[in-house]
Parts: sequence; structure tokens; C-alpha cells
Amino acid sequence: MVESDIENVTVLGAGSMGHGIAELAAIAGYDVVVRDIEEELVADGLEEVEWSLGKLEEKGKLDDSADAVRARMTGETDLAAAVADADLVVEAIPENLDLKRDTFAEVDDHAPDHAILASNTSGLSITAIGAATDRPEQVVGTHFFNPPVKMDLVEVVHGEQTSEATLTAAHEFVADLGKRAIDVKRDVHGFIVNNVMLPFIEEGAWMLADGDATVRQADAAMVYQRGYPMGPFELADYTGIDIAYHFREDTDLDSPPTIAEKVEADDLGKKTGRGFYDWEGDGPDYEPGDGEGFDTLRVEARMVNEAARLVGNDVATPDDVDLGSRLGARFPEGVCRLGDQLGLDAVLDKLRTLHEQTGAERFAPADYLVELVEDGKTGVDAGEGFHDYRGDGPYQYVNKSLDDRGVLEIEFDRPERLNAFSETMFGEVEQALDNADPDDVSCVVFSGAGEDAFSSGADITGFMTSEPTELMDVDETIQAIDEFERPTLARIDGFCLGAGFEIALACDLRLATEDSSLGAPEINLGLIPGGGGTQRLTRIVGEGRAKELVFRGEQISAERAADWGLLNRAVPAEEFDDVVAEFVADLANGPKTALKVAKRVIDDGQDASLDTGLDVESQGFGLLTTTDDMVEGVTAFRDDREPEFER
Ligand SMILES: C/C=C/C(=O)SCCNC(=O)CCNC(=O)[C@H](O)C(C)(C)COP(=O)(O)OP(=O)(O)OC[C@H]1O[C@@H](n2cnc3c(N)ncnc32)[C@H](O)[C@@H]1OP(=O)(O)O
Repeated sequence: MVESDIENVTVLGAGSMGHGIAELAAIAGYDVVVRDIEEELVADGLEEVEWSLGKLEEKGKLDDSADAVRARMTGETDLAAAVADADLVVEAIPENLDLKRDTFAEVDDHAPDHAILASNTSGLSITAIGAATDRPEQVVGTHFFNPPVKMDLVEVVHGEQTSEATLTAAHEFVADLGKRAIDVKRDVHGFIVNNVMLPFIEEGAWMLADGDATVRQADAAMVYQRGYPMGPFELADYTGIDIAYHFREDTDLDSPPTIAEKVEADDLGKKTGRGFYDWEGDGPDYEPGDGEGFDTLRVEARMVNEAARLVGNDVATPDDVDLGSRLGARFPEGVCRLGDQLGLDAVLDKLRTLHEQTGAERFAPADYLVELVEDGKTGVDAGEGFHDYRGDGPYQYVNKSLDDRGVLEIEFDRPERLNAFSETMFGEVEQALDNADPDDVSCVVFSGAGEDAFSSGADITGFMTSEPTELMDVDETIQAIDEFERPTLARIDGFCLGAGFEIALACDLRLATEDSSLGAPEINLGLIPGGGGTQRLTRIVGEGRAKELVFRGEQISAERAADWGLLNRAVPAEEFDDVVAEFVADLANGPKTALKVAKRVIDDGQDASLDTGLDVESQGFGLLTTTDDMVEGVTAFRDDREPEFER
């Protein structure tokens, strides 16, 4: 029987993954035992945790003190003692199936019957690990990414026998740790993220081997033309070339010779000082212009093909592939989305051509990709691909919800980049508003996902490759927010910078936690605010303060922003939800028409002469005296009760 109330967590292995997971569990309030085979290893792991907790405390990212979190952790070397009281055991020992199976068998003997046994394996079979125990239904994969404290993703891997109750408990645990889970529904080799990430690295290496590309050309093209945070060779060096090499050992496909040669020479990348780049010298030294002539579609077609294999084989949903690509591989787009944008027909053509030309099995199109294309589901332009684009959404970077009071919540959801706005994300916010019927909406609340930012601005990595006209489109989204006919509120918790700041300025009301910081840092990039920042800011805080913010590009505290009239309130974090709820309740329960007219009259009046503004106001006032809401408001006053305005 699985008990989902987990209190005691034991982490096996005090290495970088183990102590990172243990730290997260202690931060979340669990009592944690960290076990390794030697005292020294345990002590080293706990020392790392102390250092990390100190940093988090310095940055104000802990609810409890670092000492209080640390006090929830103990070290242990004896396995039986370590797991004796565990409700959940998370194994993070070396990637060796026999070692893991032996360890799980031993844990099974000593852990309480109800305990769930999780493995942090990055690719081994959960089914095989579970089979070493008498409780395979309580064995699950929880694959964290390195470093666990920073990376937001966990792959929850289903073994053949894993029960629903175990999966639910694993999801609850992951959510408690503040991480996002994706489901790997069948424990295939490499799970989801490694399978979409490997072709990115490998295809570049094959092209190098075939003489079709150089290292710098591939990296420059993928970074500066396609917006990836690192190029394939830089990524291989960074993660360790041997990792890519060993991944292929258990599959039918070969590693590219350019990777095998590096492994043979022990030039494994950053960790050995040399790989595709010289890390003791300049490191990655490619320039934007180096990428010319590189065939980016060849790389991306292979990634999309892998995504099709995962979805077609029921390993993952397109949404989970996309979230895994973004949070695990740190790709700018989910790979299924990417395929839909490229056009799945174009992807299939590319694969077929390469398959015919080379005969290489890695280009063989996945059945599911062929199926989608044959069904006319070729992506965004066709209205359907991996995703269905025919209704409201699907949204990748926006969470949209409408409650029964008409409160429309739009959450910017790209925490891995501090909710920085890519072109797609701007488009999604505009689409979310366009698709909202103002008659159904009482007010709109904008917020940022994660704990760090409302938004850090426009996505800087896209600047080099965007057309000037695309960057100027930013203003269309912000204008749509400004012009939305219901009251809008920016709920700011963390960084609110650049385009994020401009979005907040376009909202009617701005509330922030005290430790938020706001600003227009564009000048530091050789730019000026391009989403109305120079104009709206000046109207709100006056010329001198606007020029200070824009010229100096410095962030200011929420306290100063409130002092300057930029924020309606700056409140302590613990009071924030209540204050936001009070504002929202007033907007949601208030008279809809009067709020709409008030917004329009104030907005229109700002750019008009006082006389014109007063005229606009009196027309609005006159109009409102004819409404049922006015009758209700006056009657309620007379009856000494709360008014109930029309919804
Ligand atoms: C028309 C409008 C124009 C504009 O809006 S221009 C953009 C204006 N905004 C900025 O200039 C802010 C840029 N960001 C920063 O300066 C820093 O971030 C912060 C001070 C906000 C936070 O610093 P820290 O706490 O050290 O976090 P981190 O490691 O820098 O950020 C976490 C990840 O988020 C990515 N990121 C942050 N802001 C942006 C952005 N605006 N565009 C693209 N990526 C961004 C980073 O690179 C990194 O990613 P990884 O973990 O992969 O290294």
C-alpha cells in the first residue's frame, strides 16, 4: 500500500545529483537522510548543501533560514539505518544497472513496506530496477537535471509495474519541490529529453565527419540563426563528449566518428580542458557570421523525427516533449512546436531526401510523422500538427484561465528564462486577449510563473536574428493590453524589466512584492525601450524620473517604485496574495460598465486638454446614470447592504 503522505525522505548518494535533491527536499520541509558509502563523501555532500543554502539565503530565496533547512538533514553511511524510517527513498548512485538493482534489493529489505523507491537514473530501465524488489509497483523514476536546485524539470518515469498511486505520490513530491514534472509513460532508453537532445549534438558531429560543416559554423548557425543557448559542439563539450558517446552504446545507432575519436583521445570537453574547443584557451570562439551556409533543417528535422517517435510510441505527449525540450534541454521552443512551425511536410521531405542520399538509418522517418503528414496535419499553417491550432491556443508560454467571477488570469510561463518574451510568447499574449470576450471578463490579472520574475523583458537571444519589424511588433501586444476594455492588473513578484516592465506600465494597476525590482535596462544593450516604455513611463512618473530610469538603465526597488507612483502598492511577500485578492475582488464585484467607462475616460483624458477631458468625463457620467447598476448601487446604499451589480 502506498501512503502518499511523505515526511521522511532518504537520498542515496551524496554526489552532485544526490545532495542537490536532498537539499531541495529539505527546503521543501521534509526530514532528509543523505546516505553515501563513506563518511567523507557524506560530509562533502553536506558541505556543498551548506554553501548552496547560504547562497539561496543571501538571495532571499529561502522561506526558512539556511540553518533551519540544514537542521532537517542528517548524514548516514549504513544503508539499513538510512532507509529504516523513509517514506520515500530517492536513489542517485552511479549509472550502473547491476549496482542499482543490488541497491534496490537491499533497500527493499530494510525500508518500511509503504515506502516508495525512486531512481534518479537518466536512462536505465525502471522496470528492470523495480524487478529487483518485491514492490515493483512502488518503484518509479524521478530523473532530475543537473544542477537540481537550478533546473526546473523532473522526468517521472513509469516502469511497467509502477502503480497509479506511486505516480501520483511522485508527482506530488516533485510539485512540492517546486519542479515541473513530465511523464515518461514507457521507460525507453534516454527517456524524453536525452532523445530529443542527442540528435542536436550528433547531427552536427555527423556533418563535421562528412565534411558538410565546421564546428564554428554549426555552433554559430544554431545559436545566432535558430536561437539555441549553445551550439551542438559547445553543448557536447559542456556536458561531456563521453555522455553522448555512451548514450549510443545501448542503441542500434552508431556514434559519429568525430565523437568516437574525441572519446578515444580522452578529449571529453570542458572537464578535460579540451574537446571540440580548447577550454584552457579561448573556449567557444565562434562569431555570428560563422554560421553562414549551415543546414539547420538537417539538425532540426532529426530532432522533430525523434519527437514523433516518442509521441507515436506513446512514450510522451507533445506537451510533455515540449516542456522537456524547454526546461530540460533549454531549447528555445518545444520540439513538437518547432516541427509544427517548420512544417511537418518540410521535415519529412528533408528526412526522406537524406535517407535516400545516405541510406543512414537515423534519417528513416518515424511512422507517426508520416501519418501526420498523410492526414494533412502538417503544422501551424494547416491548423493541426502535433498540436491543434484551430481553437483558443494551444499556448506554450501562457497559462490562461477564466473563473466564474470573470477574472481572466494570464500567466507568462517561461520561468527557465525568467519569463523573457520571445516573439511566439508576445503573439500568445495577444492571442489570449483577442480570444477573450470582454463581455465574459470582469478584469485581467497578468503574472509571471516561477518564483523569480514577472518578466525579465524581451528575449535578448532573439535580437541578433530578428528583423527590425519583428522587434517593433512588441508594441502591438502591449497596445492590446493597454486597450483591453476591462481593468488590467500586473501582479509583480520578482524581476520586472524591459518589455515586462512595459507590459506592467500598460496595465491599469500594478502591485508588487517588496523584493521585486523594476527597470528599463535596454540602454545597457544599446537600445531604448521599444514597447511604449519611454512614453507611458513619462506619463506615470514625469520626465525627470523617466529619463533617470531610461538613461541609467538601473533597476529600482519596489519601495522606490511605489514612492514614485509606479506601483499602487509594494507589500511584503507574505501579504501579497491577500492584497492582490482584495484588489481583484473589488474589480470582479464592481459595476462592469462603470469600470469600463472609468478606464476609458481616464485613459482618453490623459492626452487631451482639461476641457476635453472634463467633457469626456461628463458624457460618461451621464451615460452611467441610465444603467441598472446605478439603480442597484443607489438602492443598496439606501438599504444599507452591499450592491450586487450585473455580471
Ligand atoms: C522592447 C523590449 C526590449 C527588452 O525588453 S530588452 C531586454 C531587457 N531586459 C534585460 O536586459 C534583462 C536581462 N536579464 C538580466 O539582466 C538578468 O537575467 C537578471 C538581472 C534579470 C537576473 O539575473 P540572475 O538572477 O543572475 O539570472 P540569470 O542567470 O541571468 O537568468 C536565468 C536565465 O534566464 C535567462 N534570461 C534572463 N533574462 C533574459 C532575457 N531578457 N532574454 C533571454 N534570456 C534571459 C538567462 O540567460 C538565464 O538563462 P541560462 O540559465 O540558460 O543561462
